[in-house]
Amino acid sequence: MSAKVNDDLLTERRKCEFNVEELTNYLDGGAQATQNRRKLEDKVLSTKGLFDEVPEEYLSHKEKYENAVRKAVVYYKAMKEAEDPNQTEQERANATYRSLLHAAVFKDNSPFSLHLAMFIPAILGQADEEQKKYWMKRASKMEIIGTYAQTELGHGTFIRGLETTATYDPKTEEFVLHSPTLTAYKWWPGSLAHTANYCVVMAHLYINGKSCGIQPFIVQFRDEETHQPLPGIKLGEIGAKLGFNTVNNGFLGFDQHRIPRNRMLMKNAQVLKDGTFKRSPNSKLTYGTMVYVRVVIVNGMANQLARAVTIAVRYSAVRRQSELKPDAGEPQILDYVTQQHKLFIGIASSHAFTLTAKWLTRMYQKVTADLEKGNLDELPELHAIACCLKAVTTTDTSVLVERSRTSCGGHGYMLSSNLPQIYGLVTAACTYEGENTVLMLQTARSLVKALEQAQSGKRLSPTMSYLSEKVSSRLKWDNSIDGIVKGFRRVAYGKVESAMRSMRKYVRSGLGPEDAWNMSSVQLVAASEYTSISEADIRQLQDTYEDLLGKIRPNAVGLVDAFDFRDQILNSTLGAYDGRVYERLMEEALKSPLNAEPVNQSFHKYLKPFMQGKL
Ligand SMILES: CCCCC/C=C\C/C=C\C/C=C\C/C=C\C/C=C\CCCCC(=O)SCCNC(=O)CCNC(=O)[C@H](O)C(C)(C)COP(=O)(O)OP(=O)(O)OC[C@H]1O[C@@H](n2cnc3c(N)ncnc32)[C@H](O)[C@@H]1OP(=O)(O)O
Ligand SMILES: Cc1cc2nc3c(=O)[nH]c(=O)nc-3n(C[C@H](O)[C@H](O)[C@H](O)COP(=O)(O)OP(=O)(O)OC[C@H]3O[C@@H](n4cnc5c(N)ncnc54)[C@H](O)[C@@H]3O)c2cc1C
Repeated sequence: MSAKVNDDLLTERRKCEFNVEELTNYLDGGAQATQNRRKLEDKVLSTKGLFDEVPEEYLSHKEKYENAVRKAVVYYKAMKEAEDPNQTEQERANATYRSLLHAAVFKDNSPFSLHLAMFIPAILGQADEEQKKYWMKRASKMEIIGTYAQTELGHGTFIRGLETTATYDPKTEEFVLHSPTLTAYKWWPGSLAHTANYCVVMAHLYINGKSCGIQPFIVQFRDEETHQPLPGIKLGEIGAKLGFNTVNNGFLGFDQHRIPRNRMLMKNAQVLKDGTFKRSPNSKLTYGTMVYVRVVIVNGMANQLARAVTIAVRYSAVRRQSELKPDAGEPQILDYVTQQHKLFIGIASSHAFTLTAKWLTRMYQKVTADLEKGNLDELPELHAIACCLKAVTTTDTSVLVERSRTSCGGHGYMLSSNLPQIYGLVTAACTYEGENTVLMLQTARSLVKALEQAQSGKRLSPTMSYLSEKVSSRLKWDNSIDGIVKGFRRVAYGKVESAMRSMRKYVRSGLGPEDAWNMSSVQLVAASEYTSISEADIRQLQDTYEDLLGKIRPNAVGLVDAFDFRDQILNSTLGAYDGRVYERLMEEALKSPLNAEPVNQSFHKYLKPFMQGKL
């Protein structure tokens, strides 16, 4: 018999003014997609051995990793077996696009993440046809496990500064990989420490003493039978982190490690047997894997944010606290407008990020198809947009997930709420795949170029067209959606123009262009990430906003129910569908090993002698 649902949640669900299932179907891309997703989740989550007897919070660092590898093997097999052969690739992608299935199994991410998220995409994007055929067969069947090794102890952002060298030896038709310094050690790649046995290494290619830029190499670093590190390879784990503690991030040093010529991934640039270097049509095509992951991250943020606000909104409907009116009893904390302000923006932002992710994915697919035909025209715009959206969605999601956590009071600070772990996952994305400030400056670089083109009368791409709108500074806008968008475009234009004016002022004062850029970089980041509007309209918008909060209030639980996260995926004492928060908090607390005995051994060993003055 299923547990009784909390009365307040029952009331909330009765109050909801729209069809929740309809919204779920819309988010999934149709009723069939919802059915496919639920069927996949049912199948996979019914697999034995996927869940932890002891909550992983109570395991050691080493036990957490070993347990995660155990689950990763079971999970990957279950996902493979659950695949419906009659489904198209697109239907399969839709079924997983919104599913956070892996989150039901890994609170802190999987040791296989990088194999799926970067190693396979790097092969698909950087290998020539023959290489792709061979390596995709092995990688997709998990005969090998890979990662993406680009960042070094001394360099993450500045890829052109990477120190790992790959020197071509025409006599043996091999590359010699070497880490000349400690700072050249690859440092951070997920799965690198003890899980993977191959990686795509980004290294500085030298032929006959001449630099040929950063190129991708597929490198085996552990024996496939014994898993021992190969000769000339130094390996290890980088240590405990804020989150991602089951991703097995590691370090790797090369000592004159030789690999065959065909291990350089040669889709874009090639090295012939005699050492002839055939340059890529665009050196930045080597950075293509990162563009892909930045696009994926936007959708990932939408889903993780939806998970956090589901937990916080359901908890806020169950939690009663304080006194809103004398003698009226303790209200649901969701009735405090401050609580609505904290949480409803998160619901809206998740939907906005989902729609943005869909748009960006379509743009990525179009540009990638163009690249296959040799048309690189829209690559710079894709790069600029992907940088901006990855940075904005990860920053906003981190802020909104943390706000979801703090809106749940002390219980939000419990690991059993899962909000701290979700924060650990999303805040990492502000750093990985391009640190956010650096990416915003990449976007700013494109905006400044676009404004210069607009001022010289050139046509701009659709996403930059607001820079060529000759709008008067006295533009009045009303509070219609169109009016607000017009206002934002006007202010965004002003931010770019102001940053550019600032740079020109510094150059006129005698600074070089690089110093002028650096001095204006705070404005440049602002031009890329946010806009604000004038005082007069704030008051009017504020009234509209507070009115909107009231309209959303009766539908808040319905809106998060529509994300359709099952309890195993939420993995939270505060967010379960039945709202039995207090019972779940106690159930989880009793799982602490410290509760196995009423008096802990430290009393007899330390406390008692201490309190009796004997220590
Ligand atoms: C699969 C399960 C995953 C589960 C995850 C669970 C939870 C997470 C929750 C949500 C996330 C969801 C999914 C996330 C998926 C995976 C996450 C898992 C693991 C984490 C993986 C992280 C891996 C990494 O971090 S890999 C390393 C990433 N490193 C970087 O990004 C480095 C950043 N630096 C750079 O990109 C460059 O150095 C630079 C800053 C761009 C500068 O480069 P530089 O050469 O110096 O260029 P310059 O500034 O001089 O500009 C020159 C010119 O080039 C153009 N340019 C630059 N880059 C590009 C590009 N990429 N494409 C096209 N063009 C580019 C630039 O615009 C300039 O052009 P122009 O001269 O102005 O014309
Ligand atoms: C959880 C996690 C997982 C990761 N997984 C991988 C992986 O699998 N594979 C991999 O290769 N890497 C991985 N990374 C590494 C990640 O890609 C780098 O940390 C990231 O690129 C930032 O580089 P960095 O750490 O060297 O920081 P730095 O580049 O040293 O940045 C430090 C500070 O300097 C500032 N800064 C740097 N350059 C500029 C500039 N030009 N203008 C203005 N400010 C600047 C930055 O804004 C930042 O504030 C991972 C990182 C994390 C946190």
